[in-house]
Amino acid sequence: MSDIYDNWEKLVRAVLRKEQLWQLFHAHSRSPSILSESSDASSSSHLSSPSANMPFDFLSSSSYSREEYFEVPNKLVFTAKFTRAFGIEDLFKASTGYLGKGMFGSVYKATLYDMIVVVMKRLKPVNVSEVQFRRRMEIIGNIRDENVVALKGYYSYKEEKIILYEYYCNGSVSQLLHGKTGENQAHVDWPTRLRIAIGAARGIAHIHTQIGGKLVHGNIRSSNVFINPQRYGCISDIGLAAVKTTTFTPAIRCYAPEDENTRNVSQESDVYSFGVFLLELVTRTSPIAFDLVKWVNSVEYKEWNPKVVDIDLLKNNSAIKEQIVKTLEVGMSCGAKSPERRPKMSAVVKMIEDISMMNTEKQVSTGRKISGTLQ
Ligand SMILES: Nc1ncnc2c1ncn2[C@@H]1O[C@H](COP(=O)(O)OP(=O)(O)OP(=O)(O)O)[C@@H](O)[C@H]1O
Repeated sequence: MSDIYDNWEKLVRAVLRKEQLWQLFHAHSRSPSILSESSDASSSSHLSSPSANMPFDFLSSSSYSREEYFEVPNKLVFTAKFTRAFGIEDLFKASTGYLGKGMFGSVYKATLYDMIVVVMKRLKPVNVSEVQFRRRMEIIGNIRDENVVALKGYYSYKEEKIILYEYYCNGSVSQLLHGKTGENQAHVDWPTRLRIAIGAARGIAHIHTQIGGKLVHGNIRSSNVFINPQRYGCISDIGLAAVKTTTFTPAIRCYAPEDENTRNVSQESDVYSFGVFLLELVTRTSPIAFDLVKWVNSVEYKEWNPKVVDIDLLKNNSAIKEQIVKTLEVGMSCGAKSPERRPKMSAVVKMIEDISMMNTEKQVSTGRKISGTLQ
């Protein structure tokens, strides 16, 4: 009898906990990451992984004991506007799917209680002190902008650093542009690309206003741009370049020439990388192992030149040609060799918004709050 009672009590506790979590997240989170995406996720092409739906075994790849992970208080910190709705134990029990590995660490999608979805980035060892790391996370965590992927929280204990981000079920712009080839390649029309560019530019410009106008992104590339629910670009991975010195990967040609050996990132170098991103959007050519600035510079890009424009865009009506030419021009001005000659990010936003207002059959609205769907 007491067994039945115990089981019943456990069940009630579990249901209450689930209900509590649902309410907490529903009340405090903004779309798109949590709650609703667990169902989308199953249909998302970039999420297949042999490790999907299994809790990730942190302990087996760490030098810390279970007690160390769970018993020291305040290691899992939620950022300003994000409610503390789960603990580190819940996170460790969550089912995880491996999303990929970047310069700063490995990334997993974690699903807690079948309804809360977050992205966990497990960082490689950082090069800053604990205090500096926490301060940096607080700064990034305080950024709230529809064009910036929100940092929800972080876990920090000695060498172990895990960052929690909003989850974007449609994958990155890099995956959208280059994920599939041939007949399976995604059709990405011009208004969509312009919205991605406008959103990413706004996000970076916003980042550049933080900490007295000194915050730098440091790693702008299409794999760090996602698409928000309004279908605008949304920038991720802010400020990680400041906590982790990476060996520069010369194979990726999206960093400013002055950064090549030092990775001394600056707002000017962010502008350069954004310029490369614009060129990538127009040409649909990846900057991995290919210098887009050099290539576009080698052709007559100030006139309509189908040689450098993605074939998918050539199918469009002729009215967008001028917008495409102007976008290439903005990309090239951002890609100026000398940092002083590059425009400020706020000016770049204005330039792209002006382009989107040019008279075409399909104008892209530039309102800050856009509720419509893809045109
Ligand atoms: N917030 C997110 N939502 C959905 N997928 C994500 C999110 N953040 C990262 N990913 C995915 O996880 C994988 C690894 O991302 P990560 O940012 O570590 O690497 P990267 O962008 O390829 O390289 P880099 O280290 O230069 O940023 C990528 O496939 C990326 O699309």
